[in-house]
Amino acid sequence: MESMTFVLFGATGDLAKRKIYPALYNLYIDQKLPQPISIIGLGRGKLSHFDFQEKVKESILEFSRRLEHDASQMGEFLNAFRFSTLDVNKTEDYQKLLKLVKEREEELQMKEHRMFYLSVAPEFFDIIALNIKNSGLGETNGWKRLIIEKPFGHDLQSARELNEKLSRAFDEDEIYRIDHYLGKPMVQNLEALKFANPILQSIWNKDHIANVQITASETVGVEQRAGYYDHSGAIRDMVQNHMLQMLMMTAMNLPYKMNAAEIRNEKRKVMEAVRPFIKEKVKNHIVRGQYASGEINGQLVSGYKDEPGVNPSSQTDTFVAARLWIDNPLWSGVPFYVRTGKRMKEKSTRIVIELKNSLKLLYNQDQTVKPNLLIIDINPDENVTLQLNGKNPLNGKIEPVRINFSCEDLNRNRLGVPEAYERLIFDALIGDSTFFAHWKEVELSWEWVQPILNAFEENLSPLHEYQSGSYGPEAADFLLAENGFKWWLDEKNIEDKQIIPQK
Ligand SMILES: NC(=O)C1=CN([C@@H]2O[C@H](COP(=O)(O)OP(=O)(O)OC[C@H]3O[C@@H](n4cnc5c(N)ncnc54)[C@H](OP(=O)(O)O)[C@@H]3O)[C@@H](O)[C@H]2O)C=CC1
Ligand SMILES: O=C1O[C@H](COP(=O)(O)O)[C@@H](O)[C@H](O)[C@H]1O
Repeated sequence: MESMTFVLFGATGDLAKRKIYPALYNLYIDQKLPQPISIIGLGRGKLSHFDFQEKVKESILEFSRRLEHDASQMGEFLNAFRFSTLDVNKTEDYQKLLKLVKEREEELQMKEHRMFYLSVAPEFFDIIALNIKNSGLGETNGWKRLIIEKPFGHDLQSARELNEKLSRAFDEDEIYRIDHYLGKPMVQNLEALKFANPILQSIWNKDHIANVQITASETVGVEQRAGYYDHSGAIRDMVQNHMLQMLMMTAMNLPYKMNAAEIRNEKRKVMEAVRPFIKEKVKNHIVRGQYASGEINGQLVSGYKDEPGVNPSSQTDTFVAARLWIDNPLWSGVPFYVRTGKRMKEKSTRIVIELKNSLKLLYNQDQTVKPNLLIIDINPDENVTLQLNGKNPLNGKIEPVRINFSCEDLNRNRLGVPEAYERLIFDALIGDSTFFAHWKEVELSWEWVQPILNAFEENLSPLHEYQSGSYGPEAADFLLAENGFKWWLDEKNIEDKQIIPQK
């Protein structure tokens, strides 16, 4: 791997502390960090290089999954770090930064390969990109890359404006837009699951699949992030990015070649085929909700409007369920349901694929035979489970049997499995953009979401209250019931929890 300078804007922030430093350290331990590497952290305060290195060390000791904190290795790792004071608006600070970058490149005899990671508030993304260009930091005799955090825009127009500004300083193939769901092992595994298994590949279409359900439920509430969340809601925070990315990964066709360009091309085609809504029709296909008080894991929790920092008359959505149609030859007529919410019954990210039963009339006259389900648990469990039917020898009845062919070996050895940020940072270091969001995917996602934002803003869609600790408002159940379906694996719908692990 090529040596490089890694410039981190927002080096004193929460994300850097909890995710980025531990990820860099884990990569270092796994010998996946280039050597030498120059890492330069930025923030407005005055920190000596030593003080900064101590902060990095503290965050690793607190958040790294690796147990190896061998003093000599840690020392060598920390030695790569330097700090430079920088206010994003002060052009002279970029000149100081450039000087330090060059000094280190000379000292370490490195080519001018420069990675810029923007772990700062989104309102700074454009000004930083502009200053990277104007200061000369972006003029290199090697490559330059930009890693950018979410959110990418607040709506379609602001996303387009941001992209236009970024593109003045960076080409599309130099921009790595992070969506941490794309770094999750089971999301990355979807591709292999579908395309490396002919048995699944042959059923992955409208002829065999009745519906697809993608859920990301959380038990946490808004936490300390009301300032951001109350202007964002679940639709911007989760649906526009993570949920639609999971939809694209699930529904994309077999790419012509397994490379970043082809995979992203197939994902783009999915989004192009998703049927758009006009805002007046949003209420027929989208359910929005907001959590009221309730109980989670035996603890009483307050409703969203009573959370610190939330406007007491807030109409912000903390839950969204949507029914989408993908109008292409592979999926026409198959509803895709996505659902996400805070303060729900369980923390779980899961894709459930319900199969059609063409022999229903022969075997299912009394409607008791359950459909085959393919259940892909993404987080916190990482499992693949197939629900089939078999005849119970005791009573002769057809009953569901679940076969779990999970990633047990991976789970048993969690220490060895890289986390999302580790995978994504590594991919950016080696220039692999497969699991980053391309601008076209982001733009198409905003295009689909925009009428929903408009409908919410104009109150054209009811805001349903749901009890904390539930599976969301009942209206989300009706969305499926209209098509003769139900959310699988919600507690009220589980009739058979038997899991047979494959040894
Ligand atoms: N935290 C998380 O879990 C997640 C965060 N994100 C995204 O990551 C980004 C960073 O989030 P997070 O770390 O939580 O934010 P924090 O508020 O914790 O940190 C913000 C950082 O920006 C720096 N900063 C603020 N103002 C300026 C300025 N004028 N000039 C230079 N630096 C400045 C701060 O440094 P200082 O005060 O020292 O100047 C600090 O290092 C955001 O885009 C967020 O949406 C995405 C997913 C999860
Ligand atoms: O991006 C975000 O994701 C988290 C959920 O991530 P997960 O990996 O724990 O599933 C969510 O809590 C947060 O609101 C959102 O900004």
